[in-house]
Amino acid sequence: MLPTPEVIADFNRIYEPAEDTFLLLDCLEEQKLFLNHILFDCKKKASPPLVMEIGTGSGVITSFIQNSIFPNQFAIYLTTDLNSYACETSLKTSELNLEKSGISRLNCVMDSVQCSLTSCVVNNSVDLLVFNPPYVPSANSEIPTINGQSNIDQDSGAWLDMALNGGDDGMIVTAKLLDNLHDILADNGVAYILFCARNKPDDVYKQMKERKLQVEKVIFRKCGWEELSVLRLWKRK
Ligand SMILES: C[S@@+](CC[C@H](N)C(=O)[O-])C[C@H]1O[C@@H](n2cnc3c(N)ncnc32)[C@H](O)[C@@H]1O
Repeated sequence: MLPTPEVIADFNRIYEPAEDTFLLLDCLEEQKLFLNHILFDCKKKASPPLVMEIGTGSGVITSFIQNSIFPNQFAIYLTTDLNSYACETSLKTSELNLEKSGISRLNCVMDSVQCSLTSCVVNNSVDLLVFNPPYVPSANSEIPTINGQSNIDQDSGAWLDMALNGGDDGMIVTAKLLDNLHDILADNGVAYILFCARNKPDDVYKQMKERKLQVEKVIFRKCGWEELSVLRLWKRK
C-alpha cells in the first residue's frame, strides 16, 4: 500500500481527508500502471503532461500523485478550489511531502488557482483530471462562486457547504464539469470523478458514453450508509 501524504492544516477551514478522499487514493494506486502508460509511454507531445485536481481541499490527492504515482516523471500540476485557503494548503502539502520523501522538486512544477472547476485552463489541455466534488444532495441549487467567498469566515460554515453541498441529486457542480469534460481533456486525457449512489452514477455512465468518452467504473466501496464509486472517463485516441 502506498503511503498517504501528511497534511498539516486547519481543518476548521478546509475539508479534512475522509473516506471519499481515501477511495480516490486507492483508485489511483490501482490505476498507476495505466496512468504511467497513457501519460508517459504513449504521449507524443513535446510538452510534459498537465495533471489537474479540481476542488483540492488539503491537496492530499495531488501530493499522492506526485509522490507515489509519478515519483520519477516530470509533470505540471495545477490545483483549483473556490476556497483560497485550500489553494494555499495544497501548495504547502505538496512541498512538505516532496521534502519528506526526498523526491526532487525538479520532477514537478505546481501552482494553484482560486477559481471554479477548470475555468483557468484552455480546452484540450488536461492529461489527468481528478475531482472529489461536493456530492451531497442539498436544498441549495446554486453553484457557489468565488464572489464574496475569498475570505470565508471560518465560523460561518460556508467553506463546509462549498465542500459538501451538491444541490439536486448532489450533481449541480459535477454536471457542470461533465458538460465541459470532453473539451477540456487533451487527446488521450483521462478523468477520475467520485460519485455517491444518489448522484446516479449509472445514468452518468450512459450519458458520458454518448459524449465520445470511454467510461468505466473503476472502484466501488460501501462506507457506512454511503455507496461511493469512481468513474474513469477517457478521451481515448
Ligand atoms: C469533498 S471536498 C474534497 C477535498 C479534497 N479534494 C479531498 O478529496 O479531500 C470538495 C472540494 O471542492 C471545492 N469546490 C466546491 N465547488 C467547487 C468549484 N465549483 N470549483 C472548484 N472547487 C470547488 C470545495 O471547496 C472543497 O474543497
